[in-house]
Amino acid sequence: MQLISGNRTLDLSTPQVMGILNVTPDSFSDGGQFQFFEHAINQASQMVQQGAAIIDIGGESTRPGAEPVSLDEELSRTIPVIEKIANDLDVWISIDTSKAQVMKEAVAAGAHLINDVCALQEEGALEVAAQCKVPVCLMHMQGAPRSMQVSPSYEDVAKDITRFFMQRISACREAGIDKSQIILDPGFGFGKTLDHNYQLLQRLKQFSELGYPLLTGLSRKSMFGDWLGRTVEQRLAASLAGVLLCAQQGANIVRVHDVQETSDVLKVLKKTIES
Ligand SMILES: Nc1nc2[nH]c(S[C@@H](C(=O)O)c3ccccc3)nc2c(=O)[nH]1
Repeated sequence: MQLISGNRTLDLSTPQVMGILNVTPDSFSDGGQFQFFEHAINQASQMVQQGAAIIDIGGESTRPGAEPVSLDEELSRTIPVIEKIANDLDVWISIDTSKAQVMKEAVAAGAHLINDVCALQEEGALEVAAQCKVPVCLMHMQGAPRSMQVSPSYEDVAKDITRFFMQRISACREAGIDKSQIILDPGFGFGKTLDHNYQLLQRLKQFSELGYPLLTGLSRKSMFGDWLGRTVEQRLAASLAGVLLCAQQGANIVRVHDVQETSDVLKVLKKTIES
């Protein structure tokens, strides 16, 4: 299994690491536009050295209750960073956005993959993604970021998400997006209770057997904080446990903050499988 974007090929026969690069002001305490930009590039470069095959760039925090970010603000945060990384580093770049215009300009600036937590449901997103002809990650979310954690409920969380995937895949196929360009992601923490998240983790293999590359993002999430009583900075061990549980059930891409540690876990898993 592999992903193709332009002249790039990503081998998915072994799990790949997607490093998170948040270019939202709240993710840079030091402030200042220039420092902000330099810091982002340095972080990206470090993640590549540590084993990231993809750098995921997000200009809008999807924190529950977060203020929405304007189109211009999201563009001004992401596009210059994408251009610089595309110019300086040999790595896949994904744009973490739900806005059609941001997708369009990000791909024009050098992004190779669209990562949409809204699975191309926003106005114009499906059409733009089809025109871009790059792989797209369709993530499941129940509700919207501002309200998704109010009272998540499902008949059967795994079945409901699978039904959602089938609906979105049909919409993509009708829009002219090739099956080979679709990646699926159950969206840990997006409209799920603690138990829903762990049920999904337990049954993750079901999703990897749907015939599409599977991306998972558990890194430092509240499913660990709430269960363990740990702050965001204290969730590395749990996040690495999550990486291993996902990789052993067929996840092809793991979206993480801690690239070096995640790379080490995947190398140990690979060595074990090959011994
Ligand atoms: N495909 C894919 N994209 C993603 N973007 C994110 S933002 C998330 C975070 O903790 O990074 C987050 C959630 C809530 C607040 C802040 C940040 N999570 C995913 C994911 O799980 N899958």
